[in-house]
Amino acid sequence: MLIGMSPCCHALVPCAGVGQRAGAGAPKQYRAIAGEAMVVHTLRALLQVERLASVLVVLSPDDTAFEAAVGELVHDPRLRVARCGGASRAESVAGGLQALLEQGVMPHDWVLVHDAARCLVEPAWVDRLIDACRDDEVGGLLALPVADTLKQQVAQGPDARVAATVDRAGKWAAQTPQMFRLGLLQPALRQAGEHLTDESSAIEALGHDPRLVRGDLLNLKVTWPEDFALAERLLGTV
Ligand SMILES: Nc1ccn([C@@H]2O[C@H](COP(=O)(O)OP(=O)(O)OP(=O)(O)O)[C@@H](O)[C@H]2O)c(=O)n1
Ligand SMILES: C[C@](O)(CO)[C@H](O)COP(=O)(O)O
Repeated sequence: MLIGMSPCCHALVPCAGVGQRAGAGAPKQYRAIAGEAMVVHTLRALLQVERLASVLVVLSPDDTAFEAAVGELVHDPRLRVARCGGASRAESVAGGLQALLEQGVMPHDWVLVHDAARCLVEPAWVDRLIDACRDDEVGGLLALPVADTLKQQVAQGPDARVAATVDRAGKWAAQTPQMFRLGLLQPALRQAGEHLTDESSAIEALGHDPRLVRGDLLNLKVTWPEDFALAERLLGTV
C-alpha cells in the first residue's frame, strides 16, 4: 500500500457479529436484502467514496460465508479482509486497527469505522463526515439529535414500566462511520476495554470531545427482526 505524507482515510468494517437480536439463525450481515447480502450493500457504498484509500472488512476467524456473499466485489483492489474478529464489536475493531497498522497505515491516518449492519449508508454522508473532520484535532461521528421523548424504564420485558422521563435536550443517537486517527483510536480502545459499544466512547474516556456531524434517519442499523423488511423497502425506494 502506498502511503503519502498527508493523512489518508481508510474504512474499517466490523463484520464478525452473530446477530443475536435479529434472530435470523445465522449472522445477519449475510442475510439477503433486495437480492444481495446485507454487507454487500454496505461495502458497495463505501467503495464509492473516492477518498477512502482502502476498505478493510473484519471477519470472524471461522467465517465461511464472506467470499461467496460478496462475489465480484472481492476483486476490488481497495477491498481488504482481516480474519481477526473477536467476541465483542470493540475487540473486532481493535483487531482491525492492528491489521491496518501491519498493512502500513500510519498513526496519523484517519480510520472510519462503519458497521456492516448499517447497509443503507450513502457515499454522500461519508463525504460529509470526512469534510467535517479532516481538519479537526479529534475527529467525530455521524449522529442524529434524539427526536422522541425518552423514558427510563423500571423492571424488564413485559413488566417494564416508566420510572422517569429523561430530558432529551442535547442528546444525540450515535451512528457510524466514526472517524478518528489510528494513532489516537488504537490506544483509546486498548485502555477502554472490550465492552464499549462505539469508538467515540473510547475517545471521550480520554477526555476528548468528538465532533457531532449530522447523520441521516435512513442510516439505520439492522438490529431487530423487523429491520430487514424496513431496510429492503428503503433500498427499493431511495
Ligand atoms: N463480535 C462482534 C460483534 C459485532 N460486530 C459487528 O459490529 C456491528 C454492529 O454490531 P451489532 O449490530 O450489535 O451486531 P451483532 O453483534 O451481530 O448483533 P447482536 O448484538 O444482536 O448479536 C455489526 O456489523 C457486527 O457484525 C463484530 O464485528 N464483532
Ligand atoms: C456503533 C453503533 O452503531 C452506534 O450506534 C452501535 O453502538 C453498535 O451497535 P451495538 O449493538 O451497540 O454493538
